[in-house]
Amino acid sequence: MTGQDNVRAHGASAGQPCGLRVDDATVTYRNGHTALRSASFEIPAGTITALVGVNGSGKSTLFKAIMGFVRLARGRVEVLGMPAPQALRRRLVAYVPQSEDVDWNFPVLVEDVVMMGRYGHMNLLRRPKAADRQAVDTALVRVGMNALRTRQIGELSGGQKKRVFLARALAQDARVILLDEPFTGVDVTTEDAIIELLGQLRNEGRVMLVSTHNLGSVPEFCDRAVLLNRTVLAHGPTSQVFTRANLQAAFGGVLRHFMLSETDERRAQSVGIFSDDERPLVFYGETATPREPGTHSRQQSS
Ligand SMILES: Nc1ncnc2c1ncn2[C@@H]1O[C@H](COP(=O)(O)OP(=O)(O)OP(=O)(O)O)[C@@H](O)[C@H]1O
Repeated sequence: MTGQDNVRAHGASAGQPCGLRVDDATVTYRNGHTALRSASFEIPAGTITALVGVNGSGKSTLFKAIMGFVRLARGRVEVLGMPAPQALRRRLVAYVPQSEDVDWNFPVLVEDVVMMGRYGHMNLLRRPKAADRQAVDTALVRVGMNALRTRQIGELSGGQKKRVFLARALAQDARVILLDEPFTGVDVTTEDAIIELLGQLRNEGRVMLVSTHNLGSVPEFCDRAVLLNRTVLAHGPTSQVFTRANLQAAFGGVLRHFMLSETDERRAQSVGIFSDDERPLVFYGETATPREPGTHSRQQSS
């Protein structure tokens, strides 16, 4: 292996193995619409990365391409240094879908949904062993859903359903977890619980790619960000990607952007508030400011 190959296999960041590498990914749907064109980025393991962009910018398409649900017309995806299909066969990747993508009328218990995460660890008869039951128990406790384990999945609230799907990913012991808008329709307490859990998973060396419209939460819990608009506009550490110029390029007229005059002389600079639907992002000068711990500032819909 050459020095360059070594960097490719183990990621660009010194000391951190490459978690996910998307190279020149292009997806064209059957109706001829190219939802993603030449998208390229890479993220190291042990990180949480935000995937941010307007409605229709290709976030779900990117997830589906990584999962092999839609075909790449061009390009490739590598997971943990191996081609994505190999990583998928080894059940190293889990997808936590948007609520709308799931048929909630399907009669299945919460604990059965989480057990589905164990299928790849079982033989063809799919008879759970003690280790499988243990993994399900642990996952349900970690997401705070153990008390509701014998409920029908369709009887849960939106936030509870999301936690069940996250538990399924944990039971699977996925090293790479793709979360499609995990905070939509979720109260702030649940959002904080999910963020706390994602932090623990990062410390275990896993890779999380999280699509979200909560711009204000991104600097708070995401190490990195990928800005998408049918291709990758910017990617890298959040502090470098979340600039006014990049956000304006990604969101254009869609983003609500307010400039406030600052009366406090200590902050005699412009204050900008960027909002894409949910929790707003506040800029003092050119710096995005994470929310202070314990404070919540969800924007009311206008
Ligand atoms: N099965 C499909 N066939 C044709 N076009 C599709 C299909 N699925 C998505 N698209 C189109 O591809 C584009 C990207 O859709 P995608 O769902 O990836 O966007 P998104 O960024 O996840 O949006 P949102 O923020 O609304 O969830 C959109 O223009 C959408 O209409």
